[in-house]
Amino acid sequence: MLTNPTLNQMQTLGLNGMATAWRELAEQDSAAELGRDEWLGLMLDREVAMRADKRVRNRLAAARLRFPEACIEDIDFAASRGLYRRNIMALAQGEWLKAHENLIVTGQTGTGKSWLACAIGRQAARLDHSILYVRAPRLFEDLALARLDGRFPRLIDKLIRVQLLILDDFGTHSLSDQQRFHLFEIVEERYRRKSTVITAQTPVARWHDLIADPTVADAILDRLVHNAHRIELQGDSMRKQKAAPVLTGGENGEINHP
Ligand SMILES: Nc1ncnc2c1ncn2[C@@H]1O[C@H](COP(=O)(O)OP(=O)(O)OP(=O)(O)O)[C@@H](O)[C@H]1O
Repeated sequence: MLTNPTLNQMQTLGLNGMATAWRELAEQDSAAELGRDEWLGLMLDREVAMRADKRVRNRLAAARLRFPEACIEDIDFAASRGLYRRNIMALAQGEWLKAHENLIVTGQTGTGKSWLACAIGRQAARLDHSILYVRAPRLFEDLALARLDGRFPRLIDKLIRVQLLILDDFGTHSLSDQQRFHLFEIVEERYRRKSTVITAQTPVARWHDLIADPTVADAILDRLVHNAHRIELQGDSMRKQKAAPVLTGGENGEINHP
């Protein structure tokens, strides 16, 4: 039988899951019938589960999602205007993340692009991927500032290294020379190594014009769009129907696989 000093040692070693499981087992009469291997197995199971939970919590805290409460279980497919459960569940499996593919979510204002991107980000965290959510206009400002105050290498490194980058509200304005350069830098470094989710009101067909310089636009879009799954949300703004929040949309009811 494990003694209190043993319990203390488990806690000292950070084996809190094992310690919790041991305490619970010790209080159950039926646990006395279990063998040593079973006790140890149950304690290890709890340790593994607690560590996995903690890792997801840490990943979500680092992600800084705009809608931290968003999750794929809350997508209302019944009232959908074309977003299919099958397609979202396929994304939820995470194969696209392992294949370092991208996801582009477009649609008019308020159709739920950011919310959906956050729900997908949360799912990626559950699958043990690191996530970072950034709004594109803010990111470009940060990068410009970081160039001046010496933070640039660290910031760009963070953007390149994270396993899933969510670039929200892309395409609100045409890109300047510097913004084009920064975007290319990020996209080039992440290409085939990491996944990116991009949300935009502007349809993909107009991104070339937004990036402005045709050669750089070709280079960026080649890396960003051609290996991207796509969702086009349709319908009225969710902000208008706050009383009945429902996720809407879908391009011809399907996600276009690359
Ligand atoms: N499935 C959902 N469940 C609950 N609330 C939602 C859902 N989708 C969107 N919303 C709510 O609708 C509002 C608009 O959503 P969101 O910001 O994601 O839209 P958007 O398409 O990104 O808009 P914009 O292009 O203007 O940034 C938010 O307040 C969000 O909380």
